[in-house]
Amino acid sequence: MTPDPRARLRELFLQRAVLFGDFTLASGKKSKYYINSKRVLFHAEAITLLGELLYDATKDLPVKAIGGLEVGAIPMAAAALVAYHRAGRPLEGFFVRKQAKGHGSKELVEGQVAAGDTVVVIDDVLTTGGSVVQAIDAVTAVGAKVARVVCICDRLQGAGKALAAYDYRPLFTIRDFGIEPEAS
Ligand SMILES: O=P(O)(O)OC[C@H]1O[C@H](OP(=O)(O)OP(=O)(O)O)[C@H](O)[C@@H]1O
Ligand SMILES: O=C(O)c1cc(=O)[nH]c(=O)[nH]1
Repeated sequence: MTPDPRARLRELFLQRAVLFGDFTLASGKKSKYYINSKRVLFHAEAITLLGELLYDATKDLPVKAIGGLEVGAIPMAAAALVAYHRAGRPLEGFFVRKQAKGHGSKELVEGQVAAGDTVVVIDDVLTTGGSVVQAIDAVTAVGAKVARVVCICDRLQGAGKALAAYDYRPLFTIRDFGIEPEAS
């Protein structure tokens, strides 16, 4: 067991994922920094630590399923599923497609989420919160109840306000990576 999983995960983000340059974000905003979480989500130690942290951040809830918008939420949900299983607790995983497929069963929400289920919605990096709200809307439309929203890093550019109605818990904010937030 890693003595301080959060501290070690922070170190891995700093080593692998925090980039500086000129970037365009999902919202269309421009930024001088970018957290490429995929460089951490596909790292064996990091994804294991993240699973433990997601378990700790949600274990108090009667959670039935965990997931969020593709792509970032997919490995995150898988990590949480492994951590829950190791802890002897059942959990379903799901992900929300940005667009439903035009073939197959044409689901927007993939996985097992049903009306009345208590779910946790996750995402990797939040800027405006628009993407996570898209995932919340999709599972709410199925009839699930969103008990908590957890992200890895909040860039502090509006997501907190967009999620004011939810129990929202970022594992880190951009300041934990030594960066002052840009204007929202
Ligand atoms: O809070 P917002 O302003 O909505 O921005 C954050 C979103 O942007 C990124 O996803 P991106 O669209 O780059 O997709 P990907 O996960 O498919 O790479 C990130 O994974 C969040 O989902
Ligand atoms: O807003 C985004 O699109 C965004 C910002 C960021 O730092 N990292 C990321 O994956 N997406």
